[in-house]
Order: sequence, then structure tokens, then C-alpha cells
Amino acid sequence: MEQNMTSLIMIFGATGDLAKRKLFPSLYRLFSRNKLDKFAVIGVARRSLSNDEFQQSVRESVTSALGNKENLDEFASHFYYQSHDVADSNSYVSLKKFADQIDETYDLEGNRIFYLAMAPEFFGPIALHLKSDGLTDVKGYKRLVIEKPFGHDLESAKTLNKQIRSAFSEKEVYRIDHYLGKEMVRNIEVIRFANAIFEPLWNNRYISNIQITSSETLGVEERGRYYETSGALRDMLQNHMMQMVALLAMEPPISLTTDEVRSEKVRVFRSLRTVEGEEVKQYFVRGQYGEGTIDDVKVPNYRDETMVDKESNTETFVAGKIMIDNFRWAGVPFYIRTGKRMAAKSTKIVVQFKDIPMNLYYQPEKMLNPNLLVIHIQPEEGITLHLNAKKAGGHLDAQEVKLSFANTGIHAMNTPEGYEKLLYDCMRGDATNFTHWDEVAYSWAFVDKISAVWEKTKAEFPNYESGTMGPKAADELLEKDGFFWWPVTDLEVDICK
Ligand SMILES: NC(=O)C1=CN([C@@H]2O[C@H](COP(=O)(O)OP(=O)(O)OC[C@H]3O[C@@H](n4cnc5c(N)ncnc54)[C@H](OP(=O)(O)O)[C@@H]3O)[C@@H](O)[C@H]2O)C=CC1
Ligand SMILES: O=C1O[C@H](COP(=O)(O)O)[C@@H](O)[C@H](O)[C@H]1O
Repeated sequence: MEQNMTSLIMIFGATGDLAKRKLFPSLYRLFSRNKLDKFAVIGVARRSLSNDEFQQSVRESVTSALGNKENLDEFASHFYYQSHDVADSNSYVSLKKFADQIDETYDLEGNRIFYLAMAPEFFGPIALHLKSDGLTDVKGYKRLVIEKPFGHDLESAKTLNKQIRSAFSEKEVYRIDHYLGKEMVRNIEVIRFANAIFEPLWNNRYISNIQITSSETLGVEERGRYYETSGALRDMLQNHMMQMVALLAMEPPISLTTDEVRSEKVRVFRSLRTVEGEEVKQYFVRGQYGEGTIDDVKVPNYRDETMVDKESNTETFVAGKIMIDNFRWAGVPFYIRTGKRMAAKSTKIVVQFKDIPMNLYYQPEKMLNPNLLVIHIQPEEGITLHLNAKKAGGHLDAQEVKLSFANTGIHAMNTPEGYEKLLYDCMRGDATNFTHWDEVAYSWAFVDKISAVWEKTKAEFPNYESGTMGPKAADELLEKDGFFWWPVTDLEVDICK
């Protein structure tokens, strides 16, 4: 793999929220760790700004995300601004001239990263212009980083992909899924494939079900316009949740190359049981938040949020049972749930193992505790293994014990922000933690069948109170299979202490 950390990074949408909150601070962290060789950034957006004003906004965003930092002036001096309307062809001609000049000044070897941090309707047109107006005619590498959402459904994703692919090859396209930058999401593979105690048990003989929860306390905030066209199914399930399912379910790749890992993930997507028509209500539950209280603050109904339809049929919560019909996973439900305005901000994976054949130690009053492997993705990062062991001093009484590993505890620092890792990977030319077109296409095909049913039928919303773990039907989804959601807040236990 290339390790050339020299590049001209062009950020389209450089005055936007994502650039300020995530991209500038992440670049700063790479800079401060000496991970960048020669680099310059051209920020592109519509409004008119001088280079000085832009550099000031870069300094402010780094300070606001990371506090006062060293060498900030030196870092910011690598940033340039170009006012540009992405819909106007003439702008690209002057942008190309400017980019060539910066390339020469910093000796950037013709390496270019185009980061599209803009509304998705611009992705295709920008990619086409970059090629037709010569910005991609470089002697080094050219890479296109694309934010989510990648389309609205399979059809629109195909159209977008066609536009992008007429300017960039698949290997040059880096589709961001920021969950793939999270430390513990990346750890899933290592936990699975580097431990002799897990891999032999990682199948339908020993695992009864897997639960993935990604709950948020935030509501839709200022994103009503986008969210009304998306909902939790497209916003979270089609991408982040499906990626976690794939990492948990895939076969061990023969090596850790981008192509091998991606091809194993694609095999999982190909094995997904299609859920359509009448089956959708047996497998999936949707919800929309009503008013409630979070952290002692009263919060409004989703339908009363800015830019939201008073009769909105958009789901802010989704729970589902995903079946993977292959040899390893036949019969094992993967339960997923995600939503806004829930009781806690938490992303966790709970792997519940099957009960042992006979319960010697808890009978007759109590049930044996199943063994659980909990992967804490956020806010705390770590692993907890729930076992049964003898109670100290007692006769042969058993009790549940927990073996915990806290990522932060070991490294005594915050783990790097996901965007930092993804930017670093992109500069190194490592696309393993970006989504391949095939993954996107399969997961849209799966999700489209569900949205087709939901869009046709009006739901009885709101159906969960803000500050709770979603509608009752989400609990019933597991109850009818004899399971229940392991409470994510209780599982937070002591791992970070
Ligand atoms: N914000 C976040 O936390 C996340 C965002 N994303 C994705 O990132 C992308 C950007 O989101 P976000 O930063 O929130 O969006 P914002 O609305 O905050 O920013 C949009 C940016 O696009 C620029 N822009 C708009 N129209 C044009 C135009 N015609 N020509 C040139 N520039 C233009 C704006 O510049 P100006 O104002 O000067 O016109 C601004 O810099 C979206 O795809 C979103 O889905 C994904 C995950 C998280
Ligand atoms: O992609 C998105 O993710 C965030 C949740 O991300 P997290 O890293 O805070 O878990 C979600 O709020 C947003 O709606 C969605 O677009």
C-alpha cells in the first residue's frame, strides 16, 4: 500500500458544518502527529471569503473542537479559499488554475483528494465537472471522498454511481461511513479473528442472537428538511447498522486487503433474507418520537420540529430482525435498533450465547445467566464478557461475573476521531474502511423493500415518548422469539472506571 502522505486536499463545502466540526480538527490532529508530509487545503464554497478569513475559521474550528493548540498558525497557513459555485462550469476553470499553482508551490506531486462535504444532489455534477474541466488531469493520484447519503434508494444510487464512475474508477472512490472510522467498530474484526476462544463459537451452534443498538438522545435538530426525506431507515440502518452486521457476520477474509475484506462483506449482503410486502411488519418496527423529557429538559414532538411536516410519516426509530441465510448464521436473528430522542446515547453490540445444556447451579429458583459478549462502541469503548462463576464463600452458588476491557483505560487518552482515521486511510490509499459500490447496492436493495411498504401505509405516530427506548412493538419483536433487548444503559457497567 502507498504511504504517500503528500496531497492537495480540496474540500467542497468548506464553510459547512461537517468541515468545521470534523474535517479541520481531524486534519489538525494528523498534522500535529506528524502524519502529513507536504500538504495544502483548498476550501471551496459559495460565499465570498478571503484566505485570511478562511484561515481564521479553520483556527476557530480547531480550537472549538480541541481547545488551544500548538502550531495552529502554521497549520492554518496551509489553507486557501476559493469562492465557487459548483453548478457553474466557469468556476472550475479558475479552480483548476489555482489548484495547479498550489500544487507547484507546495510540491504536492500532483496528488489530489476531492472531499465532497456538500448536499448529495451536488455529488454527481461535481464529479463530472472535475473530469470535464481538467481538475483530475494530474500526474499523481486522484481520489474522490463522498459523504453520505449515497443516493435515496437503489435507483438514485445507481444514477449517482454512474456519474461518479464516469470520472473516477471504483478504486479512486472513497464512500464515507463514519462508523467504519470508530475504534471499536474496527475492533470487531480483531476480536473475532484474533481470539481462539471466540472464532470457534461464532456461529449458529453457539450464538442464540446478536443485538445491535445505536441510540441517540438528540432529536432531528436543524436537519428536518433532509431527515423528512430520509428517516432512520435510510439515515442509519442502510449504512452504519448494515455495516456493523456485515463485520459481525462475515467469514474470515483470506488476508486483510481491501478487496478480500470487501468481498467477504458483500457475501454477507448477498445472504440477507429479503423481507417484503406483508412480512415487513413481522420483521421491522418503526417509531416516531413524541414529546418527553431528556436530562430533565422537556423536548417536543418530532412533528413540531423545524422543517417537519405536522403529519409526518417519517420514522425516527427503527428496529428489525435481520436473518442471514447462510451456513454459519441460519436461524440466528440479528436484532438491530436505532433512533433519535431515546433514553441514552449509546452504541453497543451484544452477542448472546446459547445456554449450556443443563443448569446445575441456579435451579430451581433462578435461570442461568447466558454468556454475553458486549462490544461497547460509544460513548465508552471496550469489551465486557459476562460469565458465571462461584460466589465467594457460599456453597455452590453461582453468580454472574464480568471481565472488562476499557479502551480509554489502557491508552489513557481519547481514541482518535473517526474522521481522522478515515482521512488518514484515504491519504494512504487504503479503502478497506470505506464502502464499495456492491455493498451500497445490496443494502439499498434490502432497505428499499421495507420503505416501499412503509411509504404506502400511514403509521400511528407518534408512538414513543422521548427519553424512552422506543415503541413497545420493538420489545415485542424480540419477545415473540423468546428474547429481550439487553438494556444498553445497565450494560455500561464499570468498564471505564
Ligand atoms: N454535519 C454533519 O455532522 C454530517 C454531515 N454529513 C454529510 O456531509 C455533507 C455536508 O453536510 P453539512 O456540512 O452539514 O452541510 P452544510 O449545509 O452545513 O454545508 C453545506 C456547504 O455547501 C456549500 N454550498 C452549498 N451550495 C453550494 C454551491 N452551489 N456551490 C458551492 N458551495 C455550495 C455551503 O457553502 P455556502 O454556505 O458558502 O454556500 C457550505 O459550505 C452532506 O452530504 C451531509 O449529509 C454526514 C454526516 C454528518
Ligand atoms: O450519520 C449519522 O450519524 C449520526 C450519529 O452518529 P454518531 O457517531 O454520533 O453515532 C446521526 O445523528 C445522524 O442522523 C446520521 O446522519
